[in-house]
Amino acid sequence: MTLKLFRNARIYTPLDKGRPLRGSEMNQIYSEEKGAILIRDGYIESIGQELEVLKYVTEDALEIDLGGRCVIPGFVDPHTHACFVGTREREFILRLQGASYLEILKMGGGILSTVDKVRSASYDELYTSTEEVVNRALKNGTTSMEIKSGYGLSLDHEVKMLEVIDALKGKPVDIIATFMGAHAVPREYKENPKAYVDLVVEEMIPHIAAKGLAKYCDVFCEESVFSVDDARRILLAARKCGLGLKIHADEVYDLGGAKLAAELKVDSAEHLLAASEEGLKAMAESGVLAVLLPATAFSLRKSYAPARKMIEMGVPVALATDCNPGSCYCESMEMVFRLAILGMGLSMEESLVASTLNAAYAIGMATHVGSLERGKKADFVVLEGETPGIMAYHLGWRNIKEVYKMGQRFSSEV
Ligand SMILES: N=CN[C@@H](CCC(=O)O)C(=O)O
Ligand SMILES: [Zn+2]
Repeated sequence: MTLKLFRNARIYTPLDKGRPLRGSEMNQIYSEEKGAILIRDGYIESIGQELEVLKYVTEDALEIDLGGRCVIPGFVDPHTHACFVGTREREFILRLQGASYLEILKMGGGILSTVDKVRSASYDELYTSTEEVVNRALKNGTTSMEIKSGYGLSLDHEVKMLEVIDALKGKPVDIIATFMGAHAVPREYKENPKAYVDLVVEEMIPHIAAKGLAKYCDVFCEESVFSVDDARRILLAARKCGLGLKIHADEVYDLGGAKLAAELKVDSAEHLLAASEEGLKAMAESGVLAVLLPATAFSLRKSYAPARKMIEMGVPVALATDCNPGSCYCESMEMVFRLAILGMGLSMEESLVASTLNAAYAIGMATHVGSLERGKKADFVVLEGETPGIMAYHLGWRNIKEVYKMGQRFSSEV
């Protein structure tokens, strides 16, 4: 049994209401100028004003003085494609020269070039490469994350990806796996994409759900990738097999992905850069969470998703990196937090809620993580500053001083 007392901390955390925060609730966070956190066996036993917390210390505890630094919940990154090998730096240069993301995919590059690399990688190679990405995320303050498959695009290679993701769970980052066989149509089905949808629906989803290899199913609903009808079919099949639902919706074109998300009451809809007002209204009405990916918009040099409008409409908003080797090579939730403020116009409080508690709701983890409250995991980040605002204010700098997972320190100044 270990008892740890962190003293002299400036605490900033959302408070959990048992559901994602929305509207003006996203602006309300708890803060304590001279706070403390008492941790027993990795879980928070007491948190709040130091003098109050000290009353609960009735036995020997290891004391750590945080020197007045700011403490926030560990970041939760609810949308990543972190299981991959190789980068696509050349493709990035092509995009700078004017080629579009979807054109590159249509020509057999983009996602499909990572598919080639993942298919020819052994399990061990894929494991090592994914572990490196996860460790970089941890160094950058992410203590829980989601990882999608979707670079295998055949039953065997999708299973290989999901087994790698499974093997990395809890080492020490908490990981949620999402099956994304419908990430792109593989080359061998180029002439018959419907047959690939059949394969996803009839073979892949039942197999992966039966093996317990994924909690969610996701689909890239986009012009020249998967249509709204394909996406509906895939997601309904996944729901039938007990999987939660996610959708890459209206990233480049407004196909009606947001509307489909509302119709199916999915667990979250992602991207939404081009979503229509009508689609967003439908999402607000059905309470669908939006997972916004500002580092992707930044990296693709596109306009950000209309986050302010969404919050005003009552759509609960979460943030994620979208970490992948194509549209957004970024493991840093600090960067995402910063872009949400400086690019999308969120307040410091909204950005914190979106990157911790609402992000935890997006992947069904909020009972354990996402806020610093009694009974939750002691996953937190110590910042080199007095408020979370330091991460948007001090540019080009990692303001993350220390990262704690279940009360244990995993990374110091690097
Ligand atoms: N848009 C589709 N999928 C990823 C990109 C994956 C890739 O380019 O490798 C995304 O969410 O941005
Ligand atoms: Zn994505």
